Amino acid sequence: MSSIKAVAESYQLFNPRAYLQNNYVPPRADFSSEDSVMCWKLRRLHETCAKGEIKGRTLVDIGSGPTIYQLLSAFEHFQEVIMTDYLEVNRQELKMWLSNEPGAFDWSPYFKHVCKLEGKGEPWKDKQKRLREHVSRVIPVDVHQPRPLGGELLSGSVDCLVSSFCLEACSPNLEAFQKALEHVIGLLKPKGHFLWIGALEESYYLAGEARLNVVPVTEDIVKKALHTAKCVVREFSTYSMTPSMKVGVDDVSGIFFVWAQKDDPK
Ligand SMILES: Nc1ncnc2c1ncn2[C@@H]1O[C@@H](CSCCNC[C@@H]2Cc3ccc([N+](=O)[O-])cc3CN2)[C@@H](O)[C@H]1O
Repeated sequence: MSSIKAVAESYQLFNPRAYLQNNYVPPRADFSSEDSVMCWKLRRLHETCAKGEIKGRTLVDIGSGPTIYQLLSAFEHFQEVIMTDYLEVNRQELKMWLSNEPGAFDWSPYFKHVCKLEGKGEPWKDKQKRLREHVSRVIPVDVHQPRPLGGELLSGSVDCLVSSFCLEACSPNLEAFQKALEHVIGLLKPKGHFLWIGALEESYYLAGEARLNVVPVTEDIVKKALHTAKCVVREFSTYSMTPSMKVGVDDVSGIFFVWAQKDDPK
């Protein structure tokens, strides 16, 4: 029975570069094919944020990993974006990109694709510059702590949370997964928004030398977890991995996308 401590130890071998190569270059990030899982994720985020309901002062990305794609639509509607990850190596990877250092991962195909989705003819470099200006902090997070960001932010002070592929990938079992979700939701204001992307029925994934265990979750488990965490689901959609998306780096069978709002106890 793996514990939270065992999960933390397994992450010491996590290699951000290998992880990026496994998931964020073709075929999983193939912008020439509308069926690619990345096109689906970016379209879901674009269409949900384009409705105009998700806006406010502070957006926090929980478990950013070494990636920024998850913010490309949502960040425009907030004054401040805070990125977070458990591992220093991932926070370093993010800071490299944010300060445009040589050797940082090239997210330009993602900016080009989202600018195309937005259809405003905006030069992608303008959007890239704006995202870099919006991200105020890259800080540690531990979703297994009742206050995942420590003292960095007051509980109940965040307008919107984004989280992609984090909770299921660092929880040893469903009880820890549920608690982690409730810790994260505790950061949100009442009626605050939660944009959540995750893996369905995944039990492991590879990131270089690291082989990380994942707690397999289904659509029903995710919906029940949100209800228990006192969130109202506004949108729930799923993507089934096509054979070309199964590249041997994990056993994920599908992806879920959720737009949820935290209940207002009043
Ligand atoms: N205690 C903790 N609190 C918060 N974050 C923590 C904690 N421990 C580790 N972390 C943090 O959580 C991690 C987040 S990356 C997790 C990756 N999830 C699995 C991977 C993702 C993926 C991506 C794309 C596609 N696709 O088809 O396109 C499929 C899949 C399925 N496999 C990592 O950043 C770690 O640093």
